[in-house]
Parts: sequence; structure tokens; C-alpha cells
Amino acid sequence: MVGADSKPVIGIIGTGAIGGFYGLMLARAGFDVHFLLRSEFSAVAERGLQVDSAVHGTLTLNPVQAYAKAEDMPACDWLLVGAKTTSSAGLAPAIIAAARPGAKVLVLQNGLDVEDSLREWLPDSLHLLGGLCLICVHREGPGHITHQALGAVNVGYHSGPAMGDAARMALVEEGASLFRAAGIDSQAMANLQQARWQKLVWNIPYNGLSVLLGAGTTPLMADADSRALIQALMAEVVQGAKACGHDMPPAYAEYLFTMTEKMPDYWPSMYHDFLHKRPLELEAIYARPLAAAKAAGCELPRIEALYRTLGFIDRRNT
Ligand SMILES: NC(=O)C1=CN([C@@H]2O[C@H](COP(=O)(O)OP(=O)(O)OC[C@H]3O[C@@H](n4cnc5c(N)ncnc54)[C@H](OP(=O)(O)O)[C@@H]3O)[C@@H](O)[C@H]2O)C=CC1
Ligand SMILES: CC(C)(CO)C(=O)C(=O)O
Repeated sequence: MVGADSKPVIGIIGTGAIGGFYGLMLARAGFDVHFLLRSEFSAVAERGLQVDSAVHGTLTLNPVQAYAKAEDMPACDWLLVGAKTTSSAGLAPAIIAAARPGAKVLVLQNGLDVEDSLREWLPDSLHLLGGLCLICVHREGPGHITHQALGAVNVGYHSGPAMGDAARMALVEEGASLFRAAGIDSQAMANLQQARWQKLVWNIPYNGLSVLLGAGTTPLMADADSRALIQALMAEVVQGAKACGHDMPPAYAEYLFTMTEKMPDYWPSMYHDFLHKRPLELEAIYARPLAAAKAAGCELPRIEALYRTLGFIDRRNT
């Protein structure tokens, strides 16, 4: 648990929709939070952060402890990675510069094996954890975030110096309790890889189809053809996960499908990347699950077709 007398220093590596939202919530809960920014540094340093939330109302943080260079940040106990997977390769130096020895690095990204692509660049002394964010947020403008629905972060251990399950779960619980202290639902997960596959049951159909069909979740859920396509894609993810040794809970895809019907019209983060001509997270969300399933002897033809189509769109868009 996180006690009031032992509040850790938290660094946000990449302050976009996810990093900005969770960082602001943690700062407002009294944590010492430091934000690394890139294109929005000046705007946030001058005007702070604002979240327009359908759940919490309008929330602001001003001043913000904002940095353009990780070398200027204080040594952090927890580092929350909020940059897209498409920029992960260049993030390790920033993480290392801002990490206190033995720090915990929590990767708040979608996709499969996203921790692996960071692990190889990080020293063994750093703990690496994954955080699955179940939330609908996007950047409205510099330092301005819209939060439409949900909010939970589920945390699991990936790798590092923690020896044995008990030590790992203690760190996972510590991470989850940071979020809970900020009023955010957070569960400790014993199996991070299983949880990443479960999240893909949502992201594989909706992220890609939003780009391909130019539609948010409401029209996608209102049309018989797109509904059938979503269900077929979800079924393939469940099949791929099973081939890789991760059985989904019964009716898990149906649960996500029904959950989406109750959501406000939501444009997944991949659509925002497409709109702003940023690279799409195709490697983490499509290529790696496809490769993992294939290595396990399982072909996923609908997902493969979606991935190839998105690759074409992505190459012409950036
Ligand atoms: N948005 C959502 O609702 C959800 C998103 N996710 C996942 O969370 C992750 C983050 O998504 P999201 O917050 O939407 O993305 P955003 O594009 O809103 O935010 C990414 C941020 O990282 C910054 N960044 C990238 N590289 C660096 C760098 N080298 N140094 C400093 N800052 C950097 C970007 O800066 P710049 O402004 O310069 O580009 C940007 O502010 C993704 O993996 C996404 O799939 C998961 C669940 C829900
Ligand atoms: C919409 C939702 C909640 C799906 O799990 C999400 O977290 C995402 O966009 O990645």
C-alpha cells in the first residue's frame, strides 16, 4: 500500500491523453508528479493541463512540473510510460535519465510484448511492469484532454530484479494502490501476457475498423455488417490467444461487445493518430499477435487482411 508518509516521486514519460490524464489525477491526489513533454511542452508549462471529463467534471492542474528534457527531472520512483508504442525505441534514454536506482517502470500502452521492446534497452536493476488502461481519452489540443468514459488501470509484472511471485505481486499491488489512491479503479494481474491478449480482443477490431471505415464505435455498433465483422475479428483474437496458451474467460468477447454498445461514440487512439498523420501502432496491435499466433500454428486470416490494409493506409498517410 502507498502510505501518506511515503509518497513516491512519479515521472510521466510522454504526456499525451493517457499520460496527461493519469498524471493529472495522481498530482491532484497529492503525489509529486513530473511530466516529460515534447511538442506540447511550452503550452503546458505556460497554461497547465486540463481534463474535460464526463466522469469527474473539468479538472485542471496549473502549475505543472513540466520538462522538455528527462535529464532535468528529479529521480523518480515510478515512471509511467504514456508515449505511443511507435516511439518506444527512443524512450529508454529518457527513462534511464529519470529513474532512481531500483525504480518501477510501468508501460501504459496497448499491444503485445510492448514491454519486451523496452526491456532490452533498460538496465536489469529497473523493474518493468505493464498497465492495461481501460479508458476513453484523447487530446483535444495542447495540454487539453477529453475523457469520455471508463478509467481503470490493471497492473502486472513483466521483468526485473523482484525475486519470486510474492515480491512481484507486492510491487504490482504497490502500483495498483497508487491509482486507487487517486480514485482510479486498479486491479493487480497475475498474468500480464494473458491480460494483453484480452485487451486485444477490443483493440484489434475497433482500432483498425475506425481507421478503415472512418467511424467511431456508435456507427460501427449500429450496422449489421460492421457488427458481424467485429464479432468475427474478436473470435479470431480469442482463437490466437488460445493457440498461444491464453484461454479467455467464457463469453469474454460478448462481454466487450455489449460493453461497447453502452459506451459513448468513441474514436480509438489509432483513429486520432490517422487523423493527425502520426504512425499507427500496427506492430504492437497487429503484427506481433499475428506472428505469435502463426508461431503457434494458428493463422488468423481476417486480422491479417485488416493488418495489410492498415499498412497500406499508414504508409500513404505519414
Ligand atoms: N487514448 C486512449 O483512450 C487509450 C490509449 N491507450 C494506449 O496508450 C498509449 C498512449 O496513447 P495516447 O495517450 O492516446 O497517445 P497520445 O498520442 O495522446 O500521447 C502520446 C504522448 O507521448 C509523447 N511522446 C512521444 N514520444 C516522446 C518522447 N520521446 N519524449 C516525450 N514525449 C513523447 C507525445 O508527444 P508529441 O505531442 O510530441 O507527439 C504525446 O504527448 C498507446 O499505446 C495507446 O494505444 C490505451 C487505452 C486507451
Ligand atoms: C475503449 C477501451 C476501453 C477498450 O478496452 C480502451 O481502453 C482502448 O481504447 O484501448
